[in-house]
Parts: sequence; structure tokens; C-alpha cells
Amino acid sequence: MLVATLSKRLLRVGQAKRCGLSLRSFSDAKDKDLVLTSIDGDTGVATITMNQAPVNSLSLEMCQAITTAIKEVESQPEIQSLVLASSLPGVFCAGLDITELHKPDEKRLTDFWHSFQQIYFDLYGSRLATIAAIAGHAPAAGCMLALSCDYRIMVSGAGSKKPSTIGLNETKLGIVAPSWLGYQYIDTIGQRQAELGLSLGLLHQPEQALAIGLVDELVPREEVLSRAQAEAVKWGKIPAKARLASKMLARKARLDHLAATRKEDNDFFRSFVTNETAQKIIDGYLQSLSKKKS
Ligand SMILES: CCCCCCCCCCC/C=C/C(=O)SCCNC(=O)CCNC(=O)[C@H](O)C(C)(C)COP(=O)(O)OP(=O)(O)OC[C@H]1O[C@@H](n2cnc3c(N)ncnc32)[C@H](O)[C@@H]1OP(=O)(O)O
Repeated sequence: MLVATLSKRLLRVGQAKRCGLSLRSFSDAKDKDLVLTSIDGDTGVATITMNQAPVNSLSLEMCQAITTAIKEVESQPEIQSLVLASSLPGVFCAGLDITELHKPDEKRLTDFWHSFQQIYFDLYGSRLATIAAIAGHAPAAGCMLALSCDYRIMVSGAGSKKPSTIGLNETKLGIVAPSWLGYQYIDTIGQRQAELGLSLGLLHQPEQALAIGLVDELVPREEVLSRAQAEAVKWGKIPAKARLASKMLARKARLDHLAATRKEDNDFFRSFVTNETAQKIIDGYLQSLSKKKS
């Protein structure tokens, strides 16, 4: 069973309560669940595993499930650190679910973007130490999930015929990342690399991602999750208030800015996506993804 493979000693609800941890949904999850949450009873590290086959794309429901899972973990005062992982071999997260953008219902589109913004608030602004276990592709909004964590561990590309990639490839699709995502990129890899990456829509192979500071470590595939969980233990031992205050030094102004402009950002997104030209791009991109398969 998937959850049982995630760590040595995962707790069920009753056990968790006896240990003072009262997370409701973990380990009782069915495979249909969009995300699975577990807590290692030995270390207190929580793991949120994205579980939306085939590629963990961010639909409205997936965004909401991620936010719910983060909030559930955060509500446990004993838990200090969190690993964000994927259950899918070869894909961390394929970015926004493009079908959400195709001939959309306006109300749903508004809710969709709101829920994507919400992940930014919840993950980038989390009180938890957050470690991304990137054992596969992480384009665009998938890269955003990784950028929102405090530390990124990626599968090494060495010896792989088709290494995983990570980056903000929006311009290659004829679209532009929202400013808050662009600034996350600049803040992480610096102005020059971000300019190059954003302008050219670069997806970086792991070794290049490490070289520019987009990820912090590379490890063999089978070690990504365990290494991330070990790193989460280390981060969880740092005095929590000091760690959070330090994180907010770098992130608070960015978070506050989006909070102040959230509606404008959503209005812009909605008018961009519903525009005829954008719909042609989206239509063409969806076709190219399914042609790739055939
Ligand atoms: C595109 C226009 C957007 C307009 C407006 C946007 C406004 C600004 C928003 C900016 C912020 C963020 C943007 C995004 O995140 S856009 C999404 C970017 N993502 C990608 O470009 C990745 C696309 N996918 C892939 O490259 C590959 O799927 C991947 C490398 C991740 C995995 O490859 P693999 O070979 O394992 O899998 P397949 O390609 O065969 O895919 C399997 C099925 O999944 C479908 N699929 C893949 N990605 C998506 C997706 N992002 N959304 C929806 N569906 C996706 C794919 O079509 C296959 O489906 P079928 O089995 O039915 O054919």
C-alpha cells in the first residue's frame, strides 16, 4: 500500500492521538485521494504526497487538497517540518491543469486561480520548515511548489536517458508567469539566471538546476524521499520562532504584496485566459500534449 511505503513508522489516527498528534486524514487515505498525508511517529515529520495520476497537474480540487493538507499539518503544534512529495514515478507536478484553462467557466476559473494563489500563501508562508522531494519533472506551477519550500532535493540526472527537468517554461508556451512567481524565481536564483530562465522558458536538468541554485541537492531516485525526510528532521530542530522570523525576513513583503493585489491578479489572469488568442494557445498546447502520446 502506498502510504505504508512512505516511512518506517506511520501513524494511524488513533495512534497519532495517543502521541498527541491528531491529524485526521493520513493513512486512512484511499488511492483515489488527491494528496496523502502521513506523519512519521518517530521523527514527527509530516509528508504530503501528491497523488493525482497521471501527472499531478494542479486542478482546482488538487490545489484545494494541497491547501487542506498543509492546514491540517499546521494545526498540529507538535509538527515542525513537512516534506512535499509525489507518488508518481517521474513526475513531481506538471504545473497547472491546462484543462482548467480551456473554454473555462468564469466562476470556476476565478476559484481555480484563487486556490492556486492560496497554495502560495500556505506553502511559501508556512510556519513549517518545508522540504521538496522532487523525484521527477517540475515545470511551471510544479516549479512554483518547489520554490515555495525552504529546501529542494531533486533526483539526480546522472546516467538517465530522460532526466527530469525543473523551471518556469511559461514563455515557451506563449504565456507569462505572474509577477509573484517571477519574484520567487528571482529571489531564489538571482536576477541574471532568472532573466535567462524566464525569457527563454528554460527547463533545467538536475545538474544545471543545482549549478544555478534552483535546487539544493541531487540524490539518486531511491533516496529522494528518505533524504528529504532526514533534512526535515534537521530543520525541525531549529528553534521554530527564530526559523519562522528568518523565513519571513525574505518572504513577508512578497506575501503581503500578493495579499494586497490578490483580486487584481485574479482579474488579470481571468481576462488573459478567456481572451481568444490565449484560448488558441491553450487549445494548441493541449493538442500537442495528446499528440506527443499518440
Ligand atoms: C498553456 C496556456 C496557459 C494560459 C494562461 C496561463 C496564465 C499564467 C499562468 C502561469 C503559471 C503557471 C503555468 C502553468 O503551470 S502551465 C502548465 C505548464 N506545464 C507544462 O508545460 C507541462 C506539460 N506536461 C509535460 O510536459 C509532460 O506531461 C510531463 C513532462 C510533465 C510528463 O511527461 P509524461 O511523458 O510522463 O506524461 P505525458 O506527457 O504523456 O502526459 C500524461 C497525460 O497527462 C496530460 N498532461 C500533462 N501535463 C498536463 C497539464 N499540465 N495539464 C493537464 N494535463 C496534462 C497529458 O496530456 C496526458 O494526457 P492523456 O493521457 O489524456 O493524453
